[in-house]
Amino acid sequence: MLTLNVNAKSRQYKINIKRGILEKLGDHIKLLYKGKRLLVITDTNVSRLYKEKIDRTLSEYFKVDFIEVEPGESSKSFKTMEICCEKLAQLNITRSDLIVAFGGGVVGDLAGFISATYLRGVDFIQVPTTLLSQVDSSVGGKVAINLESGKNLVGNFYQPKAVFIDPDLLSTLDEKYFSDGMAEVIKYGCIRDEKLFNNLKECTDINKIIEEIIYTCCEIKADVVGEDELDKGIRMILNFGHTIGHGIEKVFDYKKYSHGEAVAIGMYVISKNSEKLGLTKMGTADEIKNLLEKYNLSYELPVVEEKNLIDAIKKDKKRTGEYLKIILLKEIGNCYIKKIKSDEIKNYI
Ligand SMILES: NC(=O)c1ccc[n+]([C@@H]2O[C@H](COP(=O)([O-])OP(=O)(O)OC[C@H]3O[C@@H](n4cnc5c(N)ncnc54)[C@H](O)[C@@H]3O)[C@@H](O)[C@H]2O)c1
Ligand SMILES: O=C(O)C(=O)C[C@@H](O)[C@H](O)[C@H](O)COP(=O)(O)O
Ligand SMILES: [Zn+2]
Repeated sequence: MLTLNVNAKSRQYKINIKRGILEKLGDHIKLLYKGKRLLVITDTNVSRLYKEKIDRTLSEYFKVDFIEVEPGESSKSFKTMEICCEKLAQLNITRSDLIVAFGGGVVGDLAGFISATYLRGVDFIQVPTTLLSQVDSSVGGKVAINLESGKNLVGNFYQPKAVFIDPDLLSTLDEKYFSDGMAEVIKYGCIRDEKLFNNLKECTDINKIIEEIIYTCCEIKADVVGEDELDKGIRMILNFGHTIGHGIEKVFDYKKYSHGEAVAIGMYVISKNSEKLGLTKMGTADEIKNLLEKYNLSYELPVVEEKNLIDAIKKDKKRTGEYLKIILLKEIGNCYIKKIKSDEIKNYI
């Protein structure tokens, strides 16, 4: 088993990475939770594939209930949250029970936000099932739902009690969603780890090194979150590619571009333009482009009304008053935070 510690100010917890860990999840949870009831929040796809397996191991020790939401970004909504919370109430879930977020980033963000707010806080654990959620969203406690006005605009920082990562679950994931996860993996290489970036360039079979990749990404994220849980400083670097990416997701109503696809475009576009402005080493954007292509990700900004995109970008949480903080690369593996007047964002898209 590979383990990492997340030393966030509000809570310290472990990330556990092991092939097949799902089959023994009950044993692991038993060690860190003394209660009797578990409430698993998942989506219908994950449930169809894995409900029997997770139910078997959890039911050895606990009374288990399930709530299934529709798959997809539209479930990160007040509507779905309300339906789930009503079900929690009907099931008499109390503060001493434990919620299990079992799914991709959508389930993790939604179930995490429910955990943070239902009864003003119920403990939860993350059992991520997509590459994106295993390398990124299950760690660090950003939990949220979307508004029509923008991405993740209602949420909290609420750390899980533990994270259990089973890379075997990726065997059933569509290639498209694997690529989404690769966008965030490439992000870590860009902002912090040239060696990771080069490994991704050179490797001929990513599946063979996926555990190591998950570990490396979680290590970077744990390190950053340990330093700045509340996103006031260094944590903003995890948002590389997201200022434009979140804008793209919103402008297309969260329907056309998935999170990973939008972040991929955001990383390339901001780097290409910061090169032109002399703020990034020449050739960096092309390096990103080549890697995105290798992992089946597009990089060109789609045709979009510029004003709509800029309006969406201005909803970024890194905005304060008239200023916006953006993340730029000096070169691969080395990034920095730049404060600009928010209108200047047009120079970067
Ligand atoms: N909180 C954070 O720090 C953070 C970080 C990155 C992304 N996010 C959020 O994560 C979300 C995207 O997450 P995602 O890419 O995991 O998408 P997702 O949760 O929508 O999952 C993608 C698809 O894969 C299916 N799926 C999940 N696990 C599967 C498995 N093992 N086998 C087969 N199918 C499976 C799902 O049903 C869904 O259809 C976005 O909302 C994004 O904003 C949050
Ligand atoms: O954990 C973080 O911090 C991140 O920025 C990770 C991102 O990959 C993730 O998409 C996050 O949800 C974006 O957060 P937001 O604050 O821009 O909504
Ligand atoms: Zn992201």
